[in-house]
Amino acid sequence: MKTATAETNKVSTLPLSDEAARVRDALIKHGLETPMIENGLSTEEKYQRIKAAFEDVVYTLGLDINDDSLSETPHRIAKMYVKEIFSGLDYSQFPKITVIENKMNVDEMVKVSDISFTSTCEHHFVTIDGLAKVAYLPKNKIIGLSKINRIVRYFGQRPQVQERLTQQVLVTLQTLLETDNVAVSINATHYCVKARGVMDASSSTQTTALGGLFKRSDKTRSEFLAS
Ligand SMILES: Nc1nc2c(ncn2[C@@H]2O[C@H](COP(=O)(O)OP(=O)(O)OP(=O)(O)O)[C@@H](O)[C@H]2O)c(=O)[nH]1
Ligand SMILES: [Zn+2]
Repeated sequence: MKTATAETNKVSTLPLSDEAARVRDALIKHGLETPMIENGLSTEEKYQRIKAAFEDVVYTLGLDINDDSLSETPHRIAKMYVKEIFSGLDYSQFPKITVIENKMNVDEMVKVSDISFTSTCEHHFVTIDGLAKVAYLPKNKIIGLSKINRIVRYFGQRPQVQERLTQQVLVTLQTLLETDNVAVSINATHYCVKARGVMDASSSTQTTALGGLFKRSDKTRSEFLAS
């Protein structure tokens, strides 16, 4: 069975950026932080504990851990949790943000649609598959477009409920852009609804978080929600 190397599990080596620290503080202030505890475990320790736990799951299900297809599954899951699908629990992984001064005085809506992302439902630890739409009315700052997609994906890389994910993206952009005038809408399929439980293959869930003028002005809200 594969054992961890310093290389495979190197995740939390970057110092926290100023943006990441400001976003974390804003989420805490708004009561929107993911419920996390500081357990003092290093990335390597997290990997080792998750791997050991999944060896137990494989054994408990009565599967043969020595089979060549299964033997590395605990390693794969531990690596996937720590480095991939839950890497957004680590603020050192917050994307590098490029914000520029709004010297061109853009004051019309900037809207990014069809941002594809996946996340993981925190109730069942199965996939959420969604599209996000994000808009803002520029004030003093303009953000690099791809950074909006990266922010959605960063918060997707956590155990989530869709409502919190939507709000986290809203407050993050409000913090970075220094304006309340931000809107976020997410449409997603939850595999805990589709592939188990109620087994509904066609329903999807829409959540919306509106700030500033997007909430107060019918016209601005309609322009955002229109397409
Ligand atoms: N509001 C909200 N609920 C979610 C989200 N993801 C999953 N859920 C729901 O969380 C609920 C958990 O309900 P429980 O009754 O504790 O769990 P369960 O017995 O597995 O429920 P079923 O899914 O109905 O089989 C379910 O209704 C899920 O559909 C989400 O992002 N937002
Ligand atoms: Zn679920």
